[in-house]
Amino acid sequence: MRISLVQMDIAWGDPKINRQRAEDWIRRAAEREQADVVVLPEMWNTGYALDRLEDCADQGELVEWMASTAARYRVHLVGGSIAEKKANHFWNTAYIFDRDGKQVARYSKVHLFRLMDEEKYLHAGDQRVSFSLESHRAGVMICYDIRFPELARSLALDGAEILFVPAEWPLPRLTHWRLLNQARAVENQLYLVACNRVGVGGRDVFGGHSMVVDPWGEILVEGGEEEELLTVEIDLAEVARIRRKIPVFEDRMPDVYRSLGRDRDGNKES
Ligand SMILES: O=C(O)CCC(=O)C(=O)O
Repeated sequence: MRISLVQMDIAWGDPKINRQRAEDWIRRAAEREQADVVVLPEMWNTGYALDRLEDCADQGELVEWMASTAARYRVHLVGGSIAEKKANHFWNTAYIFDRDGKQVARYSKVHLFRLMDEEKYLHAGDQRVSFSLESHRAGVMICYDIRFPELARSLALDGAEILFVPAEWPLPRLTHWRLLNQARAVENQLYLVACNRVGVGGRDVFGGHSMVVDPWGEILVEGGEEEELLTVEIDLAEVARIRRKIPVFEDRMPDVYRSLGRDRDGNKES
């Protein structure tokens, strides 16, 4: 499976420009890189222009455009996430389409990132989402979600062999980004495909370093801090091989993890 990550810059609050940029990258990924799967970053339609969402959040048009673009270029499109307005609220939502342009998943970010005021403007999703990708199972998380091992683990337990992570991860916490992506891949023995943006948005500089990590924790490809298209071929048979070698999923002790902790006085928490 050939995967292309679109490590793009994002124009602040300007979906029209961003859509044109995204299309250019998707075309290149499909035609030049022969990608099977193309991945976009988080909130690629608007960036973090949260105080302008009333003017620029998607109301369905971009979802249709992603569907027709996936079909036109015959790629699976992990359409990063977009800022959207639905049911009178704003959401940070990932959409995924197959090669025929059929929508196969929709995931709204569950963990909103307070350091960037997301909780002031956005509604949080309340469900994890996995989907089928050719004959495999895949999951999706968005940016800050990678700090929550429980979410990645539950997707792995749902059968995910590959996790997609669209992101707008700031440069100052690049060390966390690299560590967390590798940790989620190693502990769950799956491919982690993380697509970050680059450039400046508001007060933040975004770090790039999009990457694909294999189930052994090796970084197969990693971007720099400029715009680029990263393409890599992955072999999903590796997932089963690694899981046979170190049978983490068979060795789990869920009863122990479920047992209650103790409070500060040493009493069992109820
Ligand atoms: O967790 C972090 O440090 C970055 C998270 C973030 O930027 C986001 O979720 O948009």
